[in-house]
Amino acid sequence: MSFLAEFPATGKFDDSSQIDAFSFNGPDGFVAGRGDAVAVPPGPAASLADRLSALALQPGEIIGGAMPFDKTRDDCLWRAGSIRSKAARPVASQPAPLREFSLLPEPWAEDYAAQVREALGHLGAERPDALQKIVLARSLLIQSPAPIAVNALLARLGHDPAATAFRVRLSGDAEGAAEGPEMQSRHLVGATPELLLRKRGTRVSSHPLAGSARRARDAAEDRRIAQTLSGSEKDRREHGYVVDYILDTLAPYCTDLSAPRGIEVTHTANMWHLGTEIVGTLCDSDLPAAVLASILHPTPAICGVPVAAATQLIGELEPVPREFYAGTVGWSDAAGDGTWYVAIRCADVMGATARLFAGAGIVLGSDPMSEAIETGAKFGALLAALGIPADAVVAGLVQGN
Ligand SMILES: C=C(O[C@H]1C=CC=C(C(=O)O)[C@@H]1O)C(=O)O
Repeated sequence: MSFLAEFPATGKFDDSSQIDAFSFNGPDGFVAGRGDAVAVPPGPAASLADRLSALALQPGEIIGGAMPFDKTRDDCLWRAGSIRSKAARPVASQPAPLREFSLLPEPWAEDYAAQVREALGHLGAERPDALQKIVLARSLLIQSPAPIAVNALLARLGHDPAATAFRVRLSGDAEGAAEGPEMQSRHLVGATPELLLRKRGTRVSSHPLAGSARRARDAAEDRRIAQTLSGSEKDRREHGYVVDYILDTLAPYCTDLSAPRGIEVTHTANMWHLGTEIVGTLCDSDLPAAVLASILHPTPAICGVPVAAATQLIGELEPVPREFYAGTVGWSDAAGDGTWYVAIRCADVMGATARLFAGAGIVLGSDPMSEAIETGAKFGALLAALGIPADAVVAGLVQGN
């Protein structure tokens, strides 16, 4: 596939020489690590608590970055002076020249649907350890003729008020990025709508999403889609696995924990989702938000139930390793407060290449081709931010496009 797409070339928005190690901009305000960040010694989730306490963060310092989907692998965290504001930063919109991109789905929709069919064959067996839910992902490899300007991409992703636009430097440094395209850093960039864990003092919250439908341009049709999603037994079941998992996992750390409003319908610019706000009070306010997030990860919003069986089948069926997609991204300060998000609706960007990821929860009753369309629609936010039509991947799969 090849598209003519808008993208800024150089100048005001191609500010790769001033790249912070990480930044988050959305409903929770703006948080970034200053440019002179230093890497936290990498390691798996199991060693995170020890590595963080060895850092002895000072007031005004934060750690931030990304933990991978596979929590036995090394994370990518930075220690930095913090830049914070309670309100989200306004984002500029930029006119842009046209550029040509090539798009390669990994795998194509039909092959993804075949993988969903195979996963369905593993679901619902009567054994107690049998798979109940699995989230299967695919990716989309985008090649641009020119290096992708990360900050411009981030600014465009910041236009969805329901999502947190984020950027985490995965390798390289600001000096390297300034030297030229071949030296450009690797970044995870996205606009996630899903809060994994927010901690302030003893207060903790989470806002899992699972159960989705693609939005329509026509307002009446859009409302009808939301109502159908809200009443869908399959989607409520798919969602329930996530809520139960989070309640069960956080309960030992909390004196009270509840989901006061139950399941609600929520949306991003492109998607409807089922969401549930979970709130609680921690027994021990000293537990850093990053450690709590690593305990909670991976939830069935991106992995499955039970975790071990789902992780194994994901490894067998998905052709491209997830690495930091479907991990967690966020920050924690010296007091242990912080906010961590589920790393979805994101792309791994390096030089002129971006790999976008999208997954869908599969439970008994899931329809393979609908899940392929859903993953195609979930690429929409990143595609639009790159200047490619948001429905570029679903067009042709859906009647009427
Ligand atoms: C795994 C993704 O979405 C999760 C979050 C919301 C809804 C989901 C779903 O309906 O399948 C997924 O659980 C993704 O966007 O890559």
